[in-house]
Amino acid sequence: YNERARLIRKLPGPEDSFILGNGPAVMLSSVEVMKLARKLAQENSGIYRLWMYPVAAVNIYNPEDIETIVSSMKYNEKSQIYRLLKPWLGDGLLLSKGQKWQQRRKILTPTFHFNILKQFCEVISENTQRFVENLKEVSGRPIDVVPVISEFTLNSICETAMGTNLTEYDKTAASAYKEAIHNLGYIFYQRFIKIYYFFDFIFNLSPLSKKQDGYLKTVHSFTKKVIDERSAYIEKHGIKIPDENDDDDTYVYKSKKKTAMLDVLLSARKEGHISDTGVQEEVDTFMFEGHDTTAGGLTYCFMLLANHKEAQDKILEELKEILGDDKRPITMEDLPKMKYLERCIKESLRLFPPVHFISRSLNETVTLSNYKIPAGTFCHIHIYDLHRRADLFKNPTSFDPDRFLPENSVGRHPYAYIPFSAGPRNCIGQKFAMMEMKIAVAEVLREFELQPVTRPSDIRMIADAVFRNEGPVEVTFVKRQ
Ligand code: HEM
Repeated sequence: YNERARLIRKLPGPEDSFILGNGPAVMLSSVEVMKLARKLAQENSGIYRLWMYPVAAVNIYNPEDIETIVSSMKYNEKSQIYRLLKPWLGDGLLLSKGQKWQQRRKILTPTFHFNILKQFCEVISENTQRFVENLKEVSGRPIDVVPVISEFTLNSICETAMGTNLTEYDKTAASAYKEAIHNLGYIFYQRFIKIYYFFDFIFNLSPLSKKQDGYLKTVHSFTKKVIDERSAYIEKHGIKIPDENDDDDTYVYKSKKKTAMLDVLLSARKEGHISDTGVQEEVDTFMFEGHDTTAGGLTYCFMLLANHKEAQDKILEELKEILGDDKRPITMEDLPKMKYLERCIKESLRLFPPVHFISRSLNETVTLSNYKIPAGTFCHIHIYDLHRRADLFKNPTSFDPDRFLPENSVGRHPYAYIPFSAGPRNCIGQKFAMMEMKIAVAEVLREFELQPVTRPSDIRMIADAVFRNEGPVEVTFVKRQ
């Protein structure tokens, strides 16, 4: 009943109870809580409030308010929800704030420069060949694409950014790492919806906390091994840090070990700009953000293409125009020519955004949709609901890549489509992600026709840090003659 609460109360929102607010109403199963979020988005028109006990959250899914928040440095501090990821990712780029974030972003931004990505393209292409070979073994049978794709994207981020080839690695360690990440996501969600787990002193006494410790140990020892291995390699062979101004020939990663990001971090560590812990935090952040997100992007893209044969045919036609009958691998120069394929990927990121929800802590009062929102409020941005607004995307649930044709995008609000977020805290890896997804989809379609098993309407979103389906996402890959 204080001034802040009176302001929040002016916002539309579901009925709440005294002190508990909407807390009990969101204590639902992982699927039901997501359904509730979609229902609230349907019932409101771009903004609504929720009380999680005494904590107020403003939920937005309209481009104007999202622009106000994400385009400004004033509101770029992540909300308390991300605190739940802290034991895992520490002060890595995703979670850090203030000067630490600025300094780390400055160190890491050049590692995604075009010239460096160009070297990565070759590695990803080789990796895709292995992925395609694995798919040949299951050709003609429906398979759950989630595990095979996440293996591919984990291999790709490890080999490019970290210089570690997982195929030469202990396979059990890599799969234990992936499983631990999955389980950490589940614990993250439990702590999010069950208020008592939100408080460390209660959570630390729970059996879930013991489990989390075990998963963290698995994840951290895996990433530490990656760092130690690379450090030992550099100790022996020296290091050449790629410079964004270098021309292509000055740093050709023709050695077996190719990397950029981790080398840059290790070099910054040598110069005293980042500590051992700092390096580990960034490696944890990039290994997670760099593989689970692109895995989600590819999963739903394959599922949608399987359900839209006409789109597959058009992609193939485009590839034929670019590559002719040449069987050579795809290169960096080919990628900008794959315009239709790019639209298909964009459309699948619209319908199934791998990062469907982000959240900020409002440290200053802000006006959103003519409501004054007091400092101290959480601001949840629902990318999923934004992308499915009928006033921004005609027939929003239908798969229509051509809605991204320049002529069909005229007049669309620049913040209507933000799978990689936007503004100063946007995704640092978006070019890497688009490159990886384009290569993977193109190479797979050259070899296979995708046939539908899971339908878009079968997808039951579960609450997690990244978009996941309740069950498998199945596709049949049929080898082309
Ligand atoms: C389809 C793939 C991807 C999607 C949809 C995606 C989406 C996003 C989004 C929405 C954010 C903003 C998060 C927030 O505000 O809380 C973000 C941040 C971030 N992403 Fe990505 N991402 C993808 C791939 C990648 C890749 C491949 C990497 C690394 C190689 C990466 C690294 C990061 C990092 C480090 C941040 C934090 C940036 C900062 O706060 O300065 N992402 N991503």
